[in-house]
Amino acid sequence: MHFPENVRIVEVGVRDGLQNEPTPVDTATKLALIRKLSESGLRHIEAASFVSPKWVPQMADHREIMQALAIEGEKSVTTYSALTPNLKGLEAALECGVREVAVFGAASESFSQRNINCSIAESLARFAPVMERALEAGVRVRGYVSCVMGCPYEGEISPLQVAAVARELSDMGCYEVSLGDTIGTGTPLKAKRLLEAVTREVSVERLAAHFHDTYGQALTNLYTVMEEGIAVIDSSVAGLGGCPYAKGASGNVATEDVIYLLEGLGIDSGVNLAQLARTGDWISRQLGRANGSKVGQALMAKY
Ligand SMILES: CC(C)(COP(=O)([O-])OP(=O)([O-])OC[C@H]1O[C@@H](n2cnc3c(N)ncnc32)[C@H](O)[C@@H]1OP(=O)([O-])[O-])[C@@H](O)C(=O)NCCC(=O)NCCSC(=O)C[C@@](C)(O)CC(=O)[O-]
Repeated sequence: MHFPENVRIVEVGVRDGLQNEPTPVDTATKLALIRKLSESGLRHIEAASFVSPKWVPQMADHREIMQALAIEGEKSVTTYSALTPNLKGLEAALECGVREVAVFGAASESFSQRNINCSIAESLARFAPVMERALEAGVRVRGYVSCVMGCPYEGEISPLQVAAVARELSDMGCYEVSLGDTIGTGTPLKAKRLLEAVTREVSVERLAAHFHDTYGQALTNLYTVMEEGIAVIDSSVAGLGGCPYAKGASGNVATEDVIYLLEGLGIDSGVNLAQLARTGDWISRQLGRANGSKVGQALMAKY
């Protein structure tokens, strides 16, 4: 077994998590959460989404969030990134001083239509000028591919289709492509086959795993892909979230659960698990929802 020595966590709870909360979460609570996550040692936090507030009202305060974080400027040890689906979103994000953005595509035509109102080909054509403008402004761009192990509308998705979209994003200039198991239907065998196909097009060092835990398989799938060389994991504190365009999808794998797994494997992530567990407990209370992290629940029962 060959696991990576270090794993970088991309904390997506504030964006992927909160975008799906039924009740509005105020900007001050989001900023307090972001600070606590950063203090626990997380060094990459996806903090906002410059999408249409009509489509995703929970992300309507993207400007306030990113402006508040930009005040930290170059001194910040934490990267705060934001989703930008088009040039309009990117320009707004640049005005707020972002240093990193992400474009998000899908391996499923139906999901692409429901999520961003265009086909896969149209989305890639839209991302090209976003990429060009971002790189010109010295801003790094990450890419997402949704539905890599299943689609809520089409069911099975071919790993070859995922590989083709990942390759396009990578060739366009994304420094990293994150593979989203949007509805959490992946299993270890599917994850292995997925990576076999995708790594023929994009090297494993430039891939990240973004697994939702709807079917309780996310940790097992992460273990499998780490064996194949994946060293970047997207996760969500307290397992917050879901996707507004994937009915029934539960949150991302909980960051606390991932850190516990990594510690058990002797892999360094730089995150203080006890502090993170307190943050997961805090935000769950703020939202009046159950803590979606098993590790978080277990640790908080002891504290
Ligand atoms: C992409 C659009 C905007 C296209 O939406 P559209 O309707 O096709 O766009 P449009 O260009 O025709 O514009 C329509 C309206 O939206 C406005 N608009 C246009 N662009 C923006 C923008 N950037 N920011 C703010 N407003 C914008 C624009 O100004 C206009 O406003 P109106 O004239 O009607 O008042 C829309 O479909 C959208 O916002 N979708 C949101 C999708 C989303 O946020 N999904 C969740 C995130 S993806 C995800 O969770 C998956 C991931 C990444 O986590 C990985 C995984 O788990 O799989």
